[in-house]
Amino acid sequence: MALTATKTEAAASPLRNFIDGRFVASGKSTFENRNPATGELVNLVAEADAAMVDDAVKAAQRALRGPWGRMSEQERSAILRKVADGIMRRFDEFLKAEILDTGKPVSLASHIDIPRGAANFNVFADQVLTLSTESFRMATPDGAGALNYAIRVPRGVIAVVCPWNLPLLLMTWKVAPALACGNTVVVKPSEETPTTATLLGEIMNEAGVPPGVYNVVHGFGPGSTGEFLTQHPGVDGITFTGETSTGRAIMTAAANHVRPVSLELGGKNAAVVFADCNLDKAIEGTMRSVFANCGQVCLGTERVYVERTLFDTFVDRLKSAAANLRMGDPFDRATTMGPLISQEHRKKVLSFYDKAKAEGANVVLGGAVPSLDARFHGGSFVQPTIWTGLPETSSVIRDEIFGPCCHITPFDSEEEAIALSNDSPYGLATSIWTENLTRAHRVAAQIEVGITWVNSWFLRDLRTPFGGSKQSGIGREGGVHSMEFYTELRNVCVKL
Ligand SMILES: NC(=O)C1=CN([C@@H]2O[C@H](COP(=O)(O)OP(=O)(O)OC[C@H]3O[C@@H](n4cnc5c(N)ncnc54)[C@H](O)[C@@H]3O)[C@@H](O)[C@H]2O)C=CC1
Ligand SMILES: O=C(O)/C=C/C=C(\O)C(=O)O
Repeated sequence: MALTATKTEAAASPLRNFIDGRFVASGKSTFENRNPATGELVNLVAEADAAMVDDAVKAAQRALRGPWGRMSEQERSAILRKVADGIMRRFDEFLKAEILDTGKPVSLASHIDIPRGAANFNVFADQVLTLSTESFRMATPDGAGALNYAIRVPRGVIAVVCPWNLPLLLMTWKVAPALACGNTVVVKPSEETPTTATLLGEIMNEAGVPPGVYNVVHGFGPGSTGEFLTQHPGVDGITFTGETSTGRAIMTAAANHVRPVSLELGGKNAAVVFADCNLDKAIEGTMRSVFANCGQVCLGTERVYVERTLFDTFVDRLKSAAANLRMGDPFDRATTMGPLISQEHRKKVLSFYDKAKAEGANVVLGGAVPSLDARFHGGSFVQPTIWTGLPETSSVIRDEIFGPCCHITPFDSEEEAIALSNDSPYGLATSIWTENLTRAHRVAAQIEVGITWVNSWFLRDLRTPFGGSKQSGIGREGGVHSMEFYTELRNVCVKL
């Protein structure tokens, strides 16, 4: 597979919006999508203006009244399975597009991103067929009684606003259940990663998804496509994954027309490593949770708390493992860490690397830009980085960095480990490493997060509730919880 888009591919741009089953360019400007590994142009992207966003929302509204709105769950489920098959059939195209947009290593994208894109459709194609509602028989004064039963209806047009870290995975995580429930969607992919959402438009057409059911509009956030979409009065619900401050802006937009929101936001996740853990497994899991996707996973670990008796050994072992990460060509199967998403994000991460030094951190590993060969000089690589020795008030321990780095702090008791983990405005995920399962259950119940893993990380059963506590989000997605968000319950009371 090629490292860059070919000249022909880049010239085939601009990447178009997908509205009402057709690819449409915009009357407005285009913006550049660059390969984070090299800085080279991947494609130009047609930015949707307010009128195009309006077209997309209106197409989605019309589609609700068309064949899609009349289909049975079985018919929709069968179509979603074809979408999943379509992604798998064109696996290599999705893989290449995702790698060019994100710079993530082929080993990761081929193992996680693209298969999960397809799995999301299969899981919700199943889920919709087993969805139940409640019913209550009630007494009435005449003795005949009445029967209440609930029915589920689609919410309508769902705005799906996506981040750049797991573009296809996170977009389909929302689109699949929304469509399974009979909604239509307008997707706003991140401006950094526009390609796979667009390619999915082709799959939707091939699978027989009616025009207007799946729409994609490209652009930025404030003052651009994201804001036009989330402010649009024709949108009936908004689902978003991304930064907490953006979540606040989206909630405000949703309040304008009183629409429900599902928000999956930032994190500052802790790992808690007890001295009785299986050290090999704890190191392997912590390596993934800190460095996978170059640390750009909302579930990733940026704070590691290690029981003092194990502290020095753990720090040494993590350092040795991280020093072996191999940066470079994302298309090379031997590459284990890619670049950050952009130069702008690299500036942000490097500013934290500088802050850590200024605050007096012991830099165990990294802390700078790696020297790679000339092909990657335009890329956004940073070194995997480990710190110790900072107080808990330090900004690198408080703020979400979203880079390949962590701070390791020793603790002396279970109570202290729990208190340290919970001392954060965020509450997304944690991982606990111990061979004492009684302790694991006890600690898990006290950690204030939406998702706790014991002796694992990112082990995902797509039926389970997924989402954050505190400032890490509102609502849960996954399994029946997605179906709750993407449907409205209506009660019917029948007097017998
Ligand atoms: N999953 C997560 O928790 C993620 C967290 N981040 C964090 O967020 C930081 C910024 O990354 P961004 O991509 O800029 O995240 P972001 O939250 O600003 O953007 C995510 C999506 O929201 C859109 N958006 C931004 N402002 C909007 C608005 N006012 N109204 C409607 N849509 C809007 C963007 O265009 C993009 O599609 C990163 O440095 C990282 O720390 C980024 C990506 C994912
Ligand atoms: O749904 C998943 O398995 C993964 C979710 C990851 C994020 O939400 C993220 O990194 O933003």
